[in-house]
Amino acid sequence: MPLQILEAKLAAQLKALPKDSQRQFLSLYNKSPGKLPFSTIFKTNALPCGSDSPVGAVYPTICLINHSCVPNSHNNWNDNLEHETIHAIRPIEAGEEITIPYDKGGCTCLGCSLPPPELDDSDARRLQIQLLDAAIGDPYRIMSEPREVLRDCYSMLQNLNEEFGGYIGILGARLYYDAFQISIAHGDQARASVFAKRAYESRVLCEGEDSPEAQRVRSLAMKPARHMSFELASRQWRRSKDMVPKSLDTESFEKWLFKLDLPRDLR
Ligand SMILES: C[S@@+](CC[C@H](N)C(=O)[O-])C[C@H]1O[C@@H](n2cnc3c(N)ncnc32)[C@H](O)[C@@H]1O
Repeated sequence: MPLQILEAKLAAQLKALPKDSQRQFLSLYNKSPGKLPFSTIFKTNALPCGSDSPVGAVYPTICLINHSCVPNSHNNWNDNLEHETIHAIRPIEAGEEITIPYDKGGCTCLGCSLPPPELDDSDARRLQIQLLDAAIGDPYRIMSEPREVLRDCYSMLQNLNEEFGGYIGILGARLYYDAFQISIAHGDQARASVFAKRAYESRVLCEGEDSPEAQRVRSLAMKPARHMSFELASRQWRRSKDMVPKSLDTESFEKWLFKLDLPRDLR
């Protein structure tokens, strides 16, 4: 929308608000002050109401939160509550700044202010994460080489853990959901159920128990075969939900889960 039109719309909406709400809006940071103050305040602060939504909203407190490439919190539009939520995704010290991710980097945040060798390592990991993400989302590979895609999921998880100090956040939730989809498309309800449970736990951390997506993934963890792509690609990994091995140590369980170098009877 052209800024002039946005300016006029915002002016009309602001006029209808109580005086203290108008003052709150006008006190928000404006990174491009000039002749169109309402629209530039809006552009500096608005968060989308949902990931693909063309609608944005501003908030008196959430809009005070700065960006970080290594954030300690997560923001999410909750469609049921019809509100933006903020959840801590790692322990936050008293007095420590709350941060969420919304910029592209090249700023003054913790991640961008690392010394050069560490910054190079971080950049390389982020590139690797991007490449793996694209490779994991390739539907042709999911059909024809699912084992390799599951291996990519494992590599992505290692990169996320390293980059975010073990707090894999929403990227972790998405990754576990990808692994769920690969498993269920080939009929493996056991792995699918474990992956969906992990996706649920990561979602709850980022978005809260009342997140609609967290609840959706929770029900898939209980009944994975209800997913629309159950056995859509093949039945070659066919396994019922109760066939999760019970006596493996952590390392062997991860190897089983991601199908890494396993003896044939455990695959
Ligand atoms: C929603 S406001 C954040 C709150 C604002 N910093 C304030 O003082 O109220 C977004 C703007 O804050 C600034 N900002 C946010 N995170 C930043 C960071 N990590 N380093 C530098 N500026 C940042 C940028 O100008 C950005 O467009």
